[in-house]
Amino acid sequence: MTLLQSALDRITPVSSDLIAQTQARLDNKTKPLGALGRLEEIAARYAAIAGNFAPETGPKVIYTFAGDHGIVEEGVSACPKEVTTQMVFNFLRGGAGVNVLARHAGAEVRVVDIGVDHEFEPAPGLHLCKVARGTRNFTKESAMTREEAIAALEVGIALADRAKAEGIAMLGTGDMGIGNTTPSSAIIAALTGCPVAEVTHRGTGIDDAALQKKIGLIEAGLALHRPDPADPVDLLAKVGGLEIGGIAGLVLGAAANRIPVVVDGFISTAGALIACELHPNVKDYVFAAHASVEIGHRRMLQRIDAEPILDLQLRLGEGTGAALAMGIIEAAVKILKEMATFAEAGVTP
Ligand SMILES: Cc1cc2ncn([C@H]3O[C@H](COP(=O)(O)O)[C@@H](O)[C@H]3O)c2cc1C
Ligand SMILES: O=C(O)c1cccnc1
Repeated sequence: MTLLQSALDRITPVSSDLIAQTQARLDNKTKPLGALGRLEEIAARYAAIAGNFAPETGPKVIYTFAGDHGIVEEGVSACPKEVTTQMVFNFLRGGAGVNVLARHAGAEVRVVDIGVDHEFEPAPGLHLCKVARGTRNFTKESAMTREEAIAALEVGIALADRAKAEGIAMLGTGDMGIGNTTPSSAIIAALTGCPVAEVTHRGTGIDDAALQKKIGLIEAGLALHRPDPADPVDLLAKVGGLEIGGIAGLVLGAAANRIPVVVDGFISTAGALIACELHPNVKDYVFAAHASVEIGHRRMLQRIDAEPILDLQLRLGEGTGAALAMGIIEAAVKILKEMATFAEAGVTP
């Protein structure tokens, strides 16, 4: 059996009984019923995933998957392709946005080269898992073969399996890949059948003319390949990205290993979408970190029934929003673990 199939076979729903039992404990804390708002729902689901009323929230690891995109040669990004490689070195030196925010949150950043057009030397914090040196331009040919798409998914699944063996309590996703808002928009447009213009935005900051061109290129790619929305692997292969496949695999693997996974912004949610389309219970394990500025993000979140934790107008990716949301999730779990009950505090309910 393949790694993908065995991970799919291990995924079960998160127990609604356990969620209700945890909520009953929260209802006994010294506060008006429901007064801690969404922190309560976050804590209840987190505890139910962990199968423990006093769950661990650490160690926390953010996997930032990096890959290049053939479609960049069409001018879909405000930045050159080389930035993907340069940013990998920045991550490894600890200087990128995700490094700063992960340090603040007490999370470790691990970078995964799953598809960068550069040969990296081994380095601490870098996983060398290259499937290909970037995708192909999907306006001309399939971005990946089906085999490459499955290999990318299995990179993420294997990392989640290893994280479980290491005792990692909470996972986060991140992305780095110049051009990757384009495949992310293509994925949500193909899945929902909505107009491409409604889910395509400025990414790194393209102007109006480049945005119109980006929309036309996605429409052309979808018309050429006609990806099957009922076959998420086909969709990933035809118009996706290697890092999006890795993220999808990590999210799937997190669900298979019963680890809560904090999904970052637009690109990460495209990966989470692929995972959720592959198995209906994956979404039980997903915490949506934040609402991205990218206009297609809300539609992605609706598709997986996820409400974003934060809205800070972020549009960076890398795992920056995931790092920040991990702090909120940890705070929610501390309420469950540390806040006094009415009985303990001698407060009249
Ligand atoms: C310096 C720099 C650092 C980044 N970190 C994340 N992104 C983000 O921007 C890119 C997606 O936008 P588009 O589709 O328009 O290329 C991805 O690399 C994403 O991770 C960055 C972009 C830049 C320029
Ligand atoms: O929301 C994101 O993850 C995002 C948006 C724009 C560019 N890069 C990332």
